[in-house]
Order: sequence, then structure tokens, then C-alpha cells
Amino acid sequence: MISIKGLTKTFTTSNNRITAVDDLTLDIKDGEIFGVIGYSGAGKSTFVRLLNRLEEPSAGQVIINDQDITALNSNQLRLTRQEIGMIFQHFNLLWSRTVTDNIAFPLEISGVPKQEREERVQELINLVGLNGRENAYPSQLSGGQKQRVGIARALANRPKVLLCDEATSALDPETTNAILDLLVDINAKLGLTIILITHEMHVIRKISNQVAVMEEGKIVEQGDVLDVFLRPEQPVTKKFVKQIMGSNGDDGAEELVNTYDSGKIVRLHFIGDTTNQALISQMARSFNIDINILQGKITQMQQGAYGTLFVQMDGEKAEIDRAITYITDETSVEVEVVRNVE
Ligand SMILES: Nc1ncnc2c1ncn2[C@@H]1O[C@H](COP(=O)(O)OP(=O)(O)OP(=O)(O)O)[C@@H](O)[C@H]1O
Repeated sequence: MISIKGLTKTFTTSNNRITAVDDLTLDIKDGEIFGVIGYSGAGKSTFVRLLNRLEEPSAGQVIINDQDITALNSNQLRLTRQEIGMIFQHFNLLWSRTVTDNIAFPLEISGVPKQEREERVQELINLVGLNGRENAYPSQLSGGQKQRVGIARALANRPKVLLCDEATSALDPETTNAILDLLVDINAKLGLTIILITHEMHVIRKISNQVAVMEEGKIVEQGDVLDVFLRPEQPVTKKFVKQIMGSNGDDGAEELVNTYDSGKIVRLHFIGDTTNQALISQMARSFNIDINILQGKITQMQQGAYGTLFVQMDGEKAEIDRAITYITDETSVEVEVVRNVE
């Protein structure tokens, strides 16, 4: 468990004082993939760097597995940092060292004997899928391969926590997806906690269980990713959700709704349970109604499908009501009747 209490970082420059992280209090459970999203300048990088004291806090505490990171002296901090791996947007590799030697570097620092080091490096190469590239130099690698080296190096000392600072922001969409898949795989295989910061909602959508939204140094909204997607409250969160959903799926729906003169128009909110994906065909089979799909957008998230679908249900009123009761009572899909056309 990571407990962050009143964490604050103030930068003082010659003509300015900036509170980059402002009194953050937050718990992150073991094994979670915790996403922090915010626009440029929100304080994300400063926040993540405070967790391993690459930045010194101005106030507050970071407690990782009952150990107060903020209270450690430099020797203790060096040892504890081995339990907190970190990967970076621009990889931060050693350009004069091969893949193998980059991955071995933290093991050398922590005094792991040669034979054990070589075995561990091989394990890590297998884990991140860099077989065959052992002797390449960073300049000979693609962006995705460089980040794989970064990940292997970060995992070398078997950390319990992996911090990811915009780890996919320099990568193209396809490579981003491959690296995110790798992080999910590592989280499942090794059970380590992953904290990632990003300005891209699709990164959160793809791998996070929990999300915190940062603005002006504060967490303005936080929770289960699905809940935050479904009911974004703050304007900044709504903007992020819009990044991947477009609007909330009802652009022009009003007009469309008015073209129907019978049945009910309902909006179905899918919130992550994959068993609901066959809902429409199931409804048509089980109830004597017609279902016309009007409009919608469903996206795939870490925990299943999320999205909104507008449908027209046509048929006997009692049968339509039975169908709606069924969806409400028996599935996790939320139903909202937009219009009754009696
Ligand atoms: N070393 C520093 N000295 C002075 N101000 C700083 C320093 N580091 C960060 N800041 C300021 O703190 C605020 C938060 O910056 P931070 O880099 O943490 O935000 P961010 O959300 O990570 O944005 P970005 O993605 O653009 O880096 C910004 O106003 C930034 O200018």
C-alpha cells in the first residue's frame, strides 16, 4: 500500500513561487495500475518524482509498505529506491552501453555477482521480448525497443512499485499499445504496483483500474476508471473523457430521436461487464420487441466495454417495459428512457 499524505512541492524561482503539487492525499493499493492524468503543467511529473524523492517534498509524507520514504537518510533512500523502479518518456538509457549492459547496470550498482547478474538479465530480456537484440546499442533500437530496455532495467532489482513518467508519449500509437500490453502483462505476472502519469486518456482507458485527475497541483477527481468515465464531474475530466468518446455519444441524437413516432427511445450505458455485449440480440430473442440501434459509441477498456448506445424499442408497451425491467434488474447496463412515444 502506498499512502500519500499532504504531499506538497513548491518551487521558488527568482520572480515566482509555484505550488506544483498541492497537499495531495491519496492511497494506492498493492498490485493496482493507478493512472494519473492531467494537462501539461498540472504537476504530474513533479508528483511522480516525489514518490521516489527525485524531487524533495516541501511538505507531506509518502509511505510505501509502512516505510516513510520522506524520513529516510540518503543511504536508506538508495536501498529503498531499488524497490521503486522508474521508466521515462525519453528512456534515459546509457548510450554507450549495449542492451545487456544497460539492463545489468542497476544490478552492478547493487553489487549482484556476475553470474547471477547474467542470469537475471537473460530473464528480463525474455520478459520484455528483446531476444536477439542483446548486443545492440540504444541508437540501433526503435522507440518501442528502447522503452523495453527501460522497463527491463527498471525491473532488474525486483521492485514492488513501477513509476511510469509519460512512458508512451514519445511512441507511435501501435508501439504505445504494445508497451501498454507489456505493462499489463508485467503487472499480472509480477503483481507489482504500477503508477503511471499521462496526458492521454486512451492510456488510462487501456490499462488503469484506478485514475486520479490532476489540475493545478491538486487531484480534482478520483476513482475507479469506469465510474470516472461514466460520470465525469469536473470540467477537466469531461474533456479527457471526450478525448476518446468524442462527445458522450449523443451528438445529434435529439434530432434522430424526433424522427421516431412509436415505442420508447432509451439510452443504454455499458459499464464494463463484457457479459453484456450480446445484450441487443438477447433482448430481441427474449422479448417480443424490435430494437433499432440509432447511435452510439462503445469503447473497450481494461475492465470491459464502456459506452453509450441509443436504441428505439418498438412493440407492445407492456413488453417494452418488461424488457427495460429485465435490463435494469438482471444486467449491469444502465437504462435511461430518453423519450416515450406512446
Ligand atoms: N524545477 C522546477 N523549477 C520551477 N518550476 C518547476 C520545476 N519543475 C516544475 N515546475 C513547475 O511546476 C508546475 C508543474 O510541472 P510538472 O512538470 O510537474 O507538470 P506536468 O503535469 O508533468 O506537465 P508536463 O507534462 O508538461 O511536464 C509547472 O508550472 C512547472 O513549470
